[in-house]
Amino acid sequence: MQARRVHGPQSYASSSSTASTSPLSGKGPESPQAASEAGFTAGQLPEAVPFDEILSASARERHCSPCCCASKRTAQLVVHTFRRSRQRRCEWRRLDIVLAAPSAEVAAEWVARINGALRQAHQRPGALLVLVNPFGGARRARRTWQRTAEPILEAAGARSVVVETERAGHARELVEGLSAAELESYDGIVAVGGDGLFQEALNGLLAVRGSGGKAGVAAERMRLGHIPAGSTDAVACSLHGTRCATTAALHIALGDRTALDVMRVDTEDGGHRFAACVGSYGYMGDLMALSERMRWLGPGRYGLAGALTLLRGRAYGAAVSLLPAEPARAGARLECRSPCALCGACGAAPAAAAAEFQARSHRALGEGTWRHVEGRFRSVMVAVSPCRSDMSARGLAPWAHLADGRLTLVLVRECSTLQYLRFLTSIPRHGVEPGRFGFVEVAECTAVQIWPRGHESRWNLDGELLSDNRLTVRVHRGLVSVFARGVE
Ligand SMILES: Nc1ncnc2c1ncn2[C@@H]1O[C@H](COP(=O)(O)OP(=O)(O)OP(=O)(O)O)[C@@H](O)[C@H]1O
Repeated sequence: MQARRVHGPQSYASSSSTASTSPLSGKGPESPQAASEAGFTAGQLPEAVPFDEILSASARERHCSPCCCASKRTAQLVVHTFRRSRQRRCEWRRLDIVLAAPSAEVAAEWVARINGALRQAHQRPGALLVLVNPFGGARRARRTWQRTAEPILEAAGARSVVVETERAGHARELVEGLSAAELESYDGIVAVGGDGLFQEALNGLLAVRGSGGKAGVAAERMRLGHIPAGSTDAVACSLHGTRCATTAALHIALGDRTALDVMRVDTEDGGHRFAACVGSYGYMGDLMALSERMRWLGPGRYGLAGALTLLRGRAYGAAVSLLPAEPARAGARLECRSPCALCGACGAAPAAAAAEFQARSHRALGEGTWRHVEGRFRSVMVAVSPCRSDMSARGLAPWAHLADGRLTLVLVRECSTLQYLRFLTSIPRHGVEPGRFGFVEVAECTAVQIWPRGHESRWNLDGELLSDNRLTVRVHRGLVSVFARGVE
């Protein structure tokens, strides 16, 4: 099929063509209904749907409405696609466009043509390993999967092997234990849960890649997806600009691919972990340690733990060494938006990134002039992505990108509780902006070492607490591929 677009009912409304040219008529009784279900009035139906935004097509037969001829059946072609929210383009809703066909044969022919052409789209996933954490967030991951994500992936013809995690660490074990043959049979791994679950899948995948061999090679082409069903879901928000499970599932179903920076965190005890969002010490570490003891409260525990931690007003001594990033190019202070020139330059090249990853993980930290800072801090944060959430649309680090090879280091020096509260309350609207507060320093770097001095807090890495506080963090540009295209 040559056509790259499938026209909506309006385009055909006045058409009386035959099956070989324009076989479908939008005059069917279902068209206005489909329009209103999707939130359009009849006159606002999309005039054209880009072919690569179609999930699939199906045919069906319906009885005519009673006012017409009740015994007569009409054939319909249903185009399964999505629409963008008028308020927020990055938020997508499912849309089924129903077109009346002159006969069941014509509808079936169009279904075969459309689905046949879609099968040629190699970026679309054929099979996925789906990890569901039934205990993450408000315990809605199973429902989110069954009601929202699974029907979308089914509509796109993706086969899913679903595993519910049974304990902390289970997702990582499952991914790490995949054989080369199993890895080859999947096109991606999807975490349905929070950032912690995504981090487990990420660490499992990178452990396989790091081990080399056939499995390591098979793991390199694997994409990761995050369907948000946790407490914060900063990964999904940073990738898509919204914490909407439908949107995340649609990006997976369409086979979107973009590269994602990952930070590697080495601890003094010899262990290491990878993370895709943020590591924080001080306020956020204390908050997480306290909220873990309140898990029975559900996501509401974060608010209570945050207030208590704020009132305690603790600051911690630390020595920080950082390797500054190359100065930003003129005009580079742009928020990461799809298509992003900075992230696009990374080229979503997993093979190249993997080679660099192998080399750098066994090498001393990069060359350059290190800068040293020592003092007492309310908070130290290292972000590798914008870290968006539904509380902070621009993200904690609004100028951070998905794949620009930079870390954003935030040092919040000891200050009064009121000053810290002002800093915290500015984040939802502005994120952490350089120069906004005199007691906050923001620096872009490629590596950072942090050594506590005196009384210690805990490191909170993408929502998980670390057992060792002496860290070295470095960024690996575009290390993994994810089912995303960035924020539209
Ligand atoms: N069946 C399970 N029982 C208990 N814990 C689990 C189970 N499955 C996974 N986990 C652990 O729960 C942790 C938190 O889960 P998850 O990240 O899905 O939700 P969350 O912490 O509520 O959300 P967020 O990370 O977005 O704040 C994961 O790191 C994982 O180790």
